Amino acid sequence: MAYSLLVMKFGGTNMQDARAIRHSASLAARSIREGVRVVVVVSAMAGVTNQLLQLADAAQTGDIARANDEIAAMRTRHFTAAQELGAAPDSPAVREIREMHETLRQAVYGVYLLRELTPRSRDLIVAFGERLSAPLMSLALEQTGLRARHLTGGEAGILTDAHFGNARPLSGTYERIRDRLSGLFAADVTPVIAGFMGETEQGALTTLGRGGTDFSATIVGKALGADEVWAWKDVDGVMSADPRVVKDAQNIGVLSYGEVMELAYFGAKVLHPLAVTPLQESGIPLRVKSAADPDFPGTLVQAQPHEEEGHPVKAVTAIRSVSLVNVSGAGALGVPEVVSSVFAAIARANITLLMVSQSSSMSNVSLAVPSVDEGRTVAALRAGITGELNVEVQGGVAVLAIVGSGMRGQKGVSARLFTALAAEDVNILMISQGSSELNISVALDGAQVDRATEAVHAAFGLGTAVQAAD
Ligand SMILES: Nc1ncnc2c1ncn2[C@@H]1O[C@H](COP(=O)(O)OP(=O)(O)O)[C@@H](O)[C@H]1O
Ligand SMILES: N[C@@H](CC(=O)OP(=O)(O)O)C(=O)O
Repeated sequence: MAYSLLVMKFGGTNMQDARAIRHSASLAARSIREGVRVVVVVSAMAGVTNQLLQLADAAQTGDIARANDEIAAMRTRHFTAAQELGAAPDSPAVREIREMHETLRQAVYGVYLLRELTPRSRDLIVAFGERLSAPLMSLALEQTGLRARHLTGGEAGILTDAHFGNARPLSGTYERIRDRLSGLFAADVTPVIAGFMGETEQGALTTLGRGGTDFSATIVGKALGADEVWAWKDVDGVMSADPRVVKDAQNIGVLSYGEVMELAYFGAKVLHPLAVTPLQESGIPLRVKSAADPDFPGTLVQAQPHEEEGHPVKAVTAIRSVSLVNVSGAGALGVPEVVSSVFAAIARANITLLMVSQSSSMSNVSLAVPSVDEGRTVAALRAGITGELNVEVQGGVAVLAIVGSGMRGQKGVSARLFTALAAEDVNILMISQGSSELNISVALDGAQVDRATEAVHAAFGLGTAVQAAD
């Protein structure tokens, strides 16, 4: 297909050092030279986002020496990359990188003085990863002879609500992005957008949640009516399981938006769970592509599911570090107001519910929540529920899910799942099947999750399922 406009997203691994950045730039340059307009969206260098989160925590607890050491190490890493990409020590790019590290240092010092790390200051600090890698990508593109200009998410027009740490785009963002980028295209300049972030109407920096650069790219893709959004990764595409867990995991040629969202929601780190949502209305496809093998078609994510006979299940995935919170009390939960107070308490505390099940006797509701939210869940329930209820917690759990639209109406899928788990002696703690029939999920002991994933992958023959994308 001849493309006229592509949005290309490069992840942390594709930005991890000068060599990787140069290669990523060459992938964008290849399309630009073929006459395609390309918008580049970049993540932080691999590991930098975690480092920023850790150094912000260190400052909050009073360990400013450790925070400053980390900033110094990070500065060396960015300077080295800039130098290897041909920037002179007194060049504007190096000056800009130096100034950004200085602003970062001041923001972190503020956290240390106040011993307070609000979601808003955490966002400001953590977004420096992407803000620092964008000038490196501009340098690499310029080295190939192209003109490039880097922008923060806010400068590129990404406007969000004020939900710091998990912000969502506002409807006005799309027109704003078009306005902000049109001048660059007219001047033949390739925009390089720092992913993962936006800004509120008041100009405060927000982030879109971990893995949010995929989301930035699709927001820009929708705004510009791109032909496709390409997410370049260190894997062949979306695989039938996490390749770090299942050695014979296979690339999936085609997935629907719904399937990929389900996979991402249930722990497949390969894409942000909301990444495809901006594309759904306009039907713009997303392609997950391998930077190591650019001619391989990767995974095409589109509106329509691609159903192959014999392969009702396309992938198996897992969320680790889950806790089960069991709310019980004879009779009490049969009363609708009590059940509603349980969910209202969870909603008020803004806790993600991974699974829910209610016993048919109505004396028990089990909730699966991320373990990091375990304490908050119990506190929210104790403060918010009416009636005499017991709240018990079981940590160290994982949720395993099988995903595929082909499951719809296919008999025997759950039987096969449960047989595979029983054969591995895995005890199932909770079961749920969405009415959309895109997934079946089970909670199990976290220590057994890798073994269970491999067994389920083998039971559905996923190690041999190969489909080619168009
Ligand atoms: N089903 C899956 N398919 C592909 N990769 C997966 C899957 N599940 C988990 N992963 C992991 O996701 C990683 C890619 O995601 P991530 O590192 O966030 O990408 P990037 O930083 O390049 O955007 C892979 O290295 C892989 O280990
Ligand atoms: N750097 C951010 C955003 C992101 O999308 O990164 P990556 O593309 O490397 O997953 C994070 O680690 O969450």
